[in-house]
Amino acid sequence: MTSESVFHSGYVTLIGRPNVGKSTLLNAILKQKVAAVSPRPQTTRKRQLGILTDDSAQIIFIDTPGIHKPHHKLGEFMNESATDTLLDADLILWVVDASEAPHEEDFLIANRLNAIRADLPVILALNKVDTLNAEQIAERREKFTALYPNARPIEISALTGAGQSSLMDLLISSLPAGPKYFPEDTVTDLYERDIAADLIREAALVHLRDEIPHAMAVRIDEYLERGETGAKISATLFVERDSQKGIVIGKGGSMLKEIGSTARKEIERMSGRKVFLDLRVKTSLNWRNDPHALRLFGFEIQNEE
Ligand SMILES: Nc1nc2c(ncn2[C@@H]2O[C@H](COP(=O)(O)OP(=O)(O)OP(=O)(O)O)[C@@H](O)[C@H]2O)c(=O)[nH]1
Repeated sequence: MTSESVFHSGYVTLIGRPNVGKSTLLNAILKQKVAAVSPRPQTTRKRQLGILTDDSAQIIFIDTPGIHKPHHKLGEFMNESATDTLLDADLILWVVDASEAPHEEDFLIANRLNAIRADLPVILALNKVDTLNAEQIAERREKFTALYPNARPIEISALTGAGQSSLMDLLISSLPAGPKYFPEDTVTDLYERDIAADLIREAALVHLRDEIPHAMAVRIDEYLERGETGAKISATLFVERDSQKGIVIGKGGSMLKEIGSTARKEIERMSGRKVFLDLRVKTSLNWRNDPHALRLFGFEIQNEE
């Protein structure tokens, strides 16, 4: 059926438990910093869309938040969002961390895949194979494919790029024939400000320790274009307690300065222009359990009239 003249397109949902390397893979494929990558779990909170267009295909990636056991309302939202995204997909790219044996959450995902749409094609990307030898890879491949035997397994390393071109071929050939939904030069339809908010949060993750980043939300207050001179961005970092506020600001504002400097460089890299970044910190008590606060920070609560 597939001939060279056939153009393939469609939606690919990235799914996988936290920290398996979904963001790293998406960034490698799109060659631009779009999703938040960090060594700590659960940094990807919103659905994100990255688009790859070449001569033969257009792939629209949806990056789900990691499926995990919810501990608070935000966790529930993240799980709902992940399940909802599965329903829209033409194809599922399930990323697992092959450097470890399957976790309970991998079983959970396999169950969800079975429950939602058994006819949906699923590619199982065994990631982080750069950390394994051939024998270990074969063993992990067997363990993971046993969870969902309908999946097409493929070994990759999002970090080194190994297996990536085979993965792209497989993705394209698994998508239906279809039109170009978006103009060629569209890398992402996410508003740049949303990516900027993610990058600020990621910079905070890099500089801060322990539980503080997980109790933090970023709101972009102002995103002003200044023509040739770049953009001016003002943002507020919300924490849950005054003690956290002190830590985020640091002695004489030193911590906030470092976070701002890292974030500014990343936003400049992402947007390809100069950025003036102004950050402030505010306390918003218990925002993770407050539906109003969640909405304010851009988490649309689903299943609500
Ligand atoms: N060795 C190795 N490490 C990797 C690979 N891919 C990702 N990592 C590392 O794994 C960690 C998690 O990567 P992310 O891309 O943030 O994972 P994620 O699945 O997007 O995580 P969430 O945002 O929490 O859902 C980071 O420290 C990455 O550098 C890989 O192929 N090999």
